[in-house]
Amino acid sequence: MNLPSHLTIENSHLMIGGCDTVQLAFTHGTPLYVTDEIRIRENFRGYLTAMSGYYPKIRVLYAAKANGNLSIMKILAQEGAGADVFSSGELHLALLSGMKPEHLLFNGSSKTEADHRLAIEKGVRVSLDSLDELAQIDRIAGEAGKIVEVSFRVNPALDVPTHPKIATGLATSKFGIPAAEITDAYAAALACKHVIPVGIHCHIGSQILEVEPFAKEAQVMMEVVEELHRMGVKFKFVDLGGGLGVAYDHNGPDAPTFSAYAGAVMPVCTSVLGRLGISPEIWIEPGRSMVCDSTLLLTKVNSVKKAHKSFVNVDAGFNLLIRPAMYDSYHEVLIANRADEKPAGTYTVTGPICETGDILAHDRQLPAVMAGDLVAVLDAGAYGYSMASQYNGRGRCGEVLVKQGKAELMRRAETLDDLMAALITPSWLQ
Ligand SMILES: Cc1ncc(COP(=O)(O)O)c(C=O)c1O
Ligand SMILES: N[C@@H](CCCC[NH3+])C(=O)O
Repeated sequence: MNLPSHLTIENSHLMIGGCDTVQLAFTHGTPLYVTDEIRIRENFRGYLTAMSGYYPKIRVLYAAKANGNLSIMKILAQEGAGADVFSSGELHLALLSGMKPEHLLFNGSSKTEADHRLAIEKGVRVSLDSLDELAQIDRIAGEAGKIVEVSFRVNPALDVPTHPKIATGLATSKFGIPAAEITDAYAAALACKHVIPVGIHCHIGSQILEVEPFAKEAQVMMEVVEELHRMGVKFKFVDLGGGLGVAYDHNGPDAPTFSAYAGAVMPVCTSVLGRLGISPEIWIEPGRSMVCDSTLLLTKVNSVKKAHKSFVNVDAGFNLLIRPAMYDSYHEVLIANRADEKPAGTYTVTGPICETGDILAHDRQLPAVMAGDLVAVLDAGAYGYSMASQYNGRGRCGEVLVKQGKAELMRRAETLDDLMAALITPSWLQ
């Protein structure tokens, strides 16, 4: 199996960022998410360098939904990233991490008045998804005596090669305003007293492993930009949305490189912007490709059972990593304490949740697995912890950050008290 450079094998143990996973599991307990800081920095710089080769005004806005740990946000803030935030909670995290308000975009198709108020109060631009949102934010900005800079999210009606649940730019998707109606939306915004349209936003979907759909998206956006420019919109940013997919199968083809992405989208943008004589910032909002490969989920084998199949019952399930259950997605698994042993059988790795679908990995070739072994689930950094729940009365696990042989907690595991913390007993039950 091909391993990225931050994952190595020493004395049969899987290492991450120079730290022994077996030692990490012993020190911090399992289940445990472990993230390599250097890898995140490399991914960020990969995008920035590749895109800056074509155009000077590039900004990478990390999609906070992929992994909203404050330490990860801080790493990216240090690198100069902004963020795509999709809730007041994510906005709060991004500001707390040190990201500048002008480097954030508040996205969402169903934002509340409180969301809009917070964005206005903090000086954060907002991507609008309907004319109702426009009317609402104009009113709220007026009440606050402020002017708010906005974009609209355009729906490009593009079918993209990914799981249907995460394709977001289909004509039938709930997101965005159809390209054919976008000029009306901007005309309405130009007529507002407390709103200035300064950008445009689009996002076609996640886990896309080809660059052509992104080039098509850029094409649609540039056609819209040209039309809106002629209507009088003064663009400060063009936001191309999320980034590349990730090659979860380490024996399969690689994902496109950051250079391939930049090579596909940037010439489409620069040729039109150059012709129009305008130079807005170009933004992207990658989530998965920034953090996915930085992180392992370590989980202990509670028992092995030979039944219809050989089941490896581990202590992490879809409460901590829902992607396999939700999207039938594939993650590599390794026996971290015997990482260089040859496969000896076929195993299905199952979690502790009371649901048949709680399977992390189906029918994998692994060394002879025993109770007490440590399983590492690879590429768990994106939409892993951020989609975790307390289902079945299980607190979410801890998260450790590693950097060149150092390891420290960046989130502790939840306790039974945490599970009870928000509960209130109505008076008649006390
Ligand atoms: C609006 C928006 N921007 C950015 C992203 C990040 O996408 P990805 O993780 O595929 O880079 C998403 C998630 O799909 C999104 O909904
Ligand atoms: N949660 C999805 C990605 C959704 C991205 C948000 N629009 C996944 O794990 O693949």
